[in-house]
Amino acid sequence: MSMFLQQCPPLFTFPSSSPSFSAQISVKSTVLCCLSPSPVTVVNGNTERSSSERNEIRLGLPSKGRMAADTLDLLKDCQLSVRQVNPRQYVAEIPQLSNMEVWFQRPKDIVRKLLSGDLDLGIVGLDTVTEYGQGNDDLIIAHDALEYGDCRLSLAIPKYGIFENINSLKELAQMPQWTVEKPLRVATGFTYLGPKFMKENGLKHVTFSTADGALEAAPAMGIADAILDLVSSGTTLRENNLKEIEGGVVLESQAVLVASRKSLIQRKGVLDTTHEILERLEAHLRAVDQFTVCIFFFLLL
Ligand SMILES: Nc1ncnc2c1ncn2[C@@H]1O[C@H](COP(=O)(O)OP(=O)(O)OP(=O)(O)O)[C@@H](O)[C@H]1O
Ligand SMILES: O=P(O)(O)OC[C@H]1O[C@H](OP(=O)(O)OP(=O)(O)O)[C@H](O)[C@@H]1O
Repeated sequence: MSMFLQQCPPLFTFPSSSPSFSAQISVKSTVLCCLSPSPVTVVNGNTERSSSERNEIRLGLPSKGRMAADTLDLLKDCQLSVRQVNPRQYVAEIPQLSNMEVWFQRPKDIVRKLLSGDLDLGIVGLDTVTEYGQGNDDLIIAHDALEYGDCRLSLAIPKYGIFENINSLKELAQMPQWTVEKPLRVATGFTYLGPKFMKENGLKHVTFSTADGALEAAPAMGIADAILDLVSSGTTLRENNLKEIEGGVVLESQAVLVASRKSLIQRKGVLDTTHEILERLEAHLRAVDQFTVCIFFFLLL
């Protein structure tokens, strides 16, 4: 079960293997720009009207990238057809769910918009929820195992040089090289989870740099000593002479259904719609699992 569910005391409970919900308040993140003569406030959406003014239930789905096609496939398998009027538009409907509006967004923006109250539900990777949700308990993992998008957020170091005989986080932490003047340099896109993980694991002398991709190049370029990035097959690490280490996995991730706790409690119909989606997901995923077990036994015979 997800860390969010473990943290939150349940108020509402769904039947079957699914989730529990409880109440609280959402936080709108605000960035103040200090260079401008009069400060500019940047909010993550919802500037025109209060989110409580709308009546539709909004579901955010990944607009492109790895998760997009698999998410639509899963919904289709649950007999939920996502109908886009125009492929260039970011809005769609699911006729089987009344009052449902689908919005296609980048995964990190789905999380931001759940927090700002501009979305009620979303499907993204657990890594994205954890990184961009930053522990905000308005985010509830309604289903924590949609069985695609599997990967792990993992620390990796070079196989060569001073790291040749280092195979665990403990050994990495005990290397005498890391000092206040010369800290361990980690390249990552996970600037919330990275520092949190290092602190929790007692690594004191660490600095972080960030980039939007191709992080595996950073050690060979001399920019970083280690990287913290998503790994699935491990091919990219191997091809770049990097290795994972024992104790270096920050998070195991797969696609999840996330809900805004505030929406579940305050917005009419969200709880029922979530329940309906969960029942369809469970029915489909149980059928897939049973099919997989049958195939397994068939292969054993
Ligand atoms: N090998 C992998 N590498 C990266 N992400 C993976 C991998 N396998 C599964 N995923 C999942 O896919 C998601 C990445 O999807 P995608 O590349 O579309 O988005 P993104 O990189 O977060 O978006 P953006 O381009 O806006 O930064 C990850 O958050 C993770 O949940
Ligand atoms: O373990 P693997 O199966 O090799 O997958 C891991 C790689 O995939 C992702 O990068 P992506 O392909 O999204 O490109 P990016 O580096 O530009 O983000 C991730 O950031 C790793 O680099």
